[in-house]
Amino acid sequence: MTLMSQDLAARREPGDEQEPVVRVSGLVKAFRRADGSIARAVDDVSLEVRPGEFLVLLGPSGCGKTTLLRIIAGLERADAGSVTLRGEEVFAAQRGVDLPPERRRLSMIFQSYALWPHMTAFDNIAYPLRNARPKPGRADVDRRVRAALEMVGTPELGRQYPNQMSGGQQQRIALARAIVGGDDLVLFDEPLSNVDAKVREQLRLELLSLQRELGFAAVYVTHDQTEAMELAHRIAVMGHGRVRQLADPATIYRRPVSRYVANFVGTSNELTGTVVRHEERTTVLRTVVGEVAGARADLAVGAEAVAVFRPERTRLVAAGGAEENAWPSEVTAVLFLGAHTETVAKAGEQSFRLLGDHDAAEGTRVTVTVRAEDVLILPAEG
Ligand SMILES: Nc1ncnc2c1ncn2[C@@H]1O[C@H](COP(=O)(O)OP(=O)(O)OP(=O)(O)O)[C@@H](O)[C@H]1O
Repeated sequence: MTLMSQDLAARREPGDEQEPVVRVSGLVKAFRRADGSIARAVDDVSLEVRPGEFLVLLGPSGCGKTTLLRIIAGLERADAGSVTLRGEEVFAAQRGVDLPPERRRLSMIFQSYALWPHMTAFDNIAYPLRNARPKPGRADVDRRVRAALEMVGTPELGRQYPNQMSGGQQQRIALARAIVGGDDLVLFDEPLSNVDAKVREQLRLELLSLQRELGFAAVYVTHDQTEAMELAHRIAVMGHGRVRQLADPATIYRRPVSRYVANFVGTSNELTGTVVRHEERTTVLRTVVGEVAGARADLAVGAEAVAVFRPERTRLVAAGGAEENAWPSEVTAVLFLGAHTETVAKAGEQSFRLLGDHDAAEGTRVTVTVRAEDVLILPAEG
């Protein structure tokens, strides 16, 4: 483990006393749509980003992630709430505080990096320095641009134009431009959304290692859950302007707090029903396929609920091979996906998806099962 990653691990401990780089509190932003209706793009959002942390804002189109990012940057003015950067309040709706973007000591990387096509890599990186007030001297600009090129590992690219560089090199130049001023906070607005899947994967890995190495804090907007899982120390899953869950990727995946989060991150099997009883360690629902036992949940008997479980935790057994959660089904599809196979089985109208090698051909009668501890029982709504 490098010093940097040790630091990061330490930072992720709860009870961390370090001053956050970003603290937003009670942010609200409403827009009036063309038809006169009001869209609450950001609806009472509070969160923090710690030094060196990679925070991803994840959610479907229109959930407010870009608006939140732009409020942090100072490109959008919130109706209520405050933004504090490194302990300094840069925006406070009530008190009329609103520092312009250039005084917030952060940089933003947009879709496709937005490098100036008519400028060399060197001039692209020098751009924010040459436009800074006070403007640094020529020798100073030269030294800092070279240092930034060195830092992102491309000292030889100074004289290249963007169209003479690979996607990975462009990303490095965009990052060099973002950090050249010494900012410890970089905001990303879907920088990889216009890149094809294969290259995107590569660029993601590079971005990950550069961010961990250079140690700046990042707030990164995406609607791509794979991207979020791979890059983030923590993910804020957003829906309708609100943060629905904020946690590390494993917790988001294994312990989603709501049906919304469970469905947005990864795929799930779902059985809706009514809570019929609680046992020592389980909660039991009545559903169309019979009783379903899941990890004990704090829900009233009679409440509408949903049992959620992941395809990789769902298994096939011989008839009579499971004591609980055993549903006689028929295999309706076997999809070969390369690294793994997905099997779809149906019990009446209810479909189950299973990941892994199950070795059951289409049309086979099987029993689908899942352990109660691998089943989350969540409220039906939300
Ligand atoms: N300038 C604006 N005028 C009116 N409505 C706006 C404006 N900007 C955003 N909105 C609305 O606010 C909501 C949130 O938009 P935002 O761009 O923040 O979402 P997003 O999650 O970033 O979506 P996407 O991934 O599609 O960019 C949407 O309903 C959008 O239509």
